[in-house]
Amino acid sequence: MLFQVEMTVKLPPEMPAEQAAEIKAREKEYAQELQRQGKWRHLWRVAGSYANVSIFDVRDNAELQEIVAGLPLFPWMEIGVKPLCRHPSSIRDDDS
Ligand SMILES: O=C(O)C[C@H]1C=CC(=O)O1
Repeated sequence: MLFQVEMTVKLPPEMPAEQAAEIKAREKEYAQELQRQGKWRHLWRVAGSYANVSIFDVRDNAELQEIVAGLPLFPWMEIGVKPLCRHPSSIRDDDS
């Protein structure tokens, strides 16, 4: 199942820089492993903001929830999820 997920990161300004850097490093490792597994299919920065638009390809809603809740930045994110399905006019056959 494909989902569009929008994540906006809102770290508190008072968070020490070292703590923020450590969380971001763990987030990067987590995100890159999920990309290697093919579950995090697209990861795009929203220009001009600390936010991304991502496409996830997961088994079901429960797997998406598990992945998103496991994001090291999850406690400091606003997240929006939209389920996707194939567009009848799409010419691509690999966007199941
Ligand atoms: O930077 C972000 O958009 C937040 C998050 C998503 C992937 C990652 O490495 O960090």
